Amino acid sequence: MGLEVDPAFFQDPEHRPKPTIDEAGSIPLIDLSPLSSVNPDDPHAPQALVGLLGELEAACTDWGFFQVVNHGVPPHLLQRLQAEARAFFALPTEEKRRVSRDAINPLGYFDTEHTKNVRDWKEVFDFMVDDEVVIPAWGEPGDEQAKTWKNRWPEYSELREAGHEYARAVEKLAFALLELISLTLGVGAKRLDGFFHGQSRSSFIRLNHYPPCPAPHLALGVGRHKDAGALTVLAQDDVGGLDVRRKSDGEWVRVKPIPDSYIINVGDIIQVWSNDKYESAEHRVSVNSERERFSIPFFFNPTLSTTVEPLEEVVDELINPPKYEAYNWGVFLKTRRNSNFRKLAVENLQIYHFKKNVQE
Ligand SMILES: O=C(O)CCC(=O)C(=O)O
Ligand SMILES: [Fe+2]
Repeated sequence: MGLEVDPAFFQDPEHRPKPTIDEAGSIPLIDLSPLSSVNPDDPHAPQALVGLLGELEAACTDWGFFQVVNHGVPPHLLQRLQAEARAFFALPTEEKRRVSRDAINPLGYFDTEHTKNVRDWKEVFDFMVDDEVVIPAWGEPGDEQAKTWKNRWPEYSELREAGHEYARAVEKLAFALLELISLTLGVGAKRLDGFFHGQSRSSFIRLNHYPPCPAPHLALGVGRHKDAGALTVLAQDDVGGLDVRRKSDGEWVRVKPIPDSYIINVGDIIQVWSNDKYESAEHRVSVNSERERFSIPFFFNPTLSTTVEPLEEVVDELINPPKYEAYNWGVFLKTRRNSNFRKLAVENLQIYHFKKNVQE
């Protein structure tokens, strides 16, 4: 088994998934129903939400990952996008390649992504929340002019409408979570909202399709990685395969599919804003030989002009000095996206490249 699979998909032995991965002791489950009964603009809201905030703070500290139910995203919007995603990936490869990502515009279809230089067993379709996004010039040689990234939609389908409608609904949930997480950091609920509004918004949605894999012990659907943005709001189907690295002991645990739930994870940007109070957790996707799997992450990202740095209210020069240098999110994302396009001899840009040399 596995001989028919291109070795470009093979993980190094230490990164291959074990035949069975525990679902017990996995990520916390949080009920968001208090959100619908409390008006967040009410000055007494933080008190009414105190139980929920405690659960969120513990989940973000201990795991960087959790599942939510009673989240308020209308299920039919996700179901519609899931149906469109299935229909798209069922098209002949030549059709899908008509909307392929290329070196200039990283949006659309892609089936040769590498994570840490090993090929992922998946195909994806990416679109931004806005159909056109201006990417400012960075001023480096070869990058003197602004570019536009454009969503590429297949002509025949309702994917565009379903995608935008879903994006609006899931973004509301992302803002609600951002506001709650801000409260747990001891800053105002709206402290971070401004980073997500305005020109060049960069949140995007990825449709993931993991076909059955004849060598699930050698390959991964997505290799181990951390998400670079602020928050990820992920819908998975009932197949399962998302593995999260448990902070307490470094073991991989499988996230159990729960109907009508979302999986939320803190990305690198919240790690930096919180000055490492919350850490972006490593995760990966295992595949199986019997069933295909679909998932839809919403990557909630600030605008491209955002300077990311530890929040001044969180740091303290004496007891909690800033652990990161400021960096520009647009430059970071563009560098990442360009390098994702091809297999690299060197490692991708990571937040620890901005880590300051401070004593813990
Ligand atoms: O498919 C999944 O469950 C997770 C995918 C993922 O981690 C990603 O696309 O960044
Ligand atoms: Fe991820």
